[in-house]
Amino acid sequence: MIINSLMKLMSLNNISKSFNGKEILKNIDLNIKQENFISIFGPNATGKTTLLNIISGLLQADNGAVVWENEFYKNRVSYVFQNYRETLFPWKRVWENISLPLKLQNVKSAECKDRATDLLGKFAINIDLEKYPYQLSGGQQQLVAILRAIITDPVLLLLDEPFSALDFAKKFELQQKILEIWHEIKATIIFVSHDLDEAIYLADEVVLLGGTPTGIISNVKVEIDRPRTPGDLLSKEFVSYKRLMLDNFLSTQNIML
Ligand SMILES: Nc1ncnc2c1ncn2[C@@H]1O[C@H](COP(=O)(O)OP(=O)(O)OP(=O)(O)O)[C@@H](O)[C@H]1O
Repeated sequence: MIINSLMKLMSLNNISKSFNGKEILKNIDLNIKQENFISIFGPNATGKTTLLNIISGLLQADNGAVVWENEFYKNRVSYVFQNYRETLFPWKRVWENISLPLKLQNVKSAECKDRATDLLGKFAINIDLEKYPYQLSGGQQQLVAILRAIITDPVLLLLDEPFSALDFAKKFELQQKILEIWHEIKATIIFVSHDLDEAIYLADEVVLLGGTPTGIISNVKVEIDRPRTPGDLLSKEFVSYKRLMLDNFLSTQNIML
């Protein structure tokens, strides 16, 4: 089954952004649908994080507009930054880190702890809630950052290269977990990745960024059935998506497959 809501969440209309006189993003147009999983793939320094910063409202575009279908959605965005380790509070326990957004809404500590416990239970995540971040593995820290982002029921979850520092097995485990979380929370996910297999495997749509300044090279809908399993990585269908995207990408570098 392909989960693919037709309802629009937001759009990027002709977004451009420069830093110190150098144009990084140029004329980015993108329609984002509700409950879609969108991967953004592109080389280093193409402006992927800049794009997430603009979508989240942390950064203003120089030109163009971020248009939300409903103003209410704008305040329901959660963002897991690339440097997730630095965003966990070392002096707070796991449950306090996960429930921090609730604490900031003046939810009482006992309820914060209950909600964090429920969230771990719901996704069968085995992390000791009483531990501090430094006592966790990288993968566990990343999960804590993701759980903190979803505890407020976002409509849009921005994930900036969340698994890039993990080994193959852990990365694979967390990819399955993020699909499970996405399926359950029914939010839109925009997922930045440097890994083309990962970008295709997870997504309904892969947005390929490239060029100087950066534009959208292609926007490919991935219609591989869900739920997806590791075997999909070897399927003819998967390989043909990969070939198409590699072709698109390498043609911008004047390299032929
Ligand atoms: N606040 C800023 N001030 C000046 N330059 C910036 C700023 N933010 C980003 N840049 C520059 O814009 C370019 C794009 O940066 P960005 O972090 O968005 O790229 P990226 O595609 O996410 O990179 P990576 O894949 O390495 O994470 C880089 O050259 C970066 O140095």
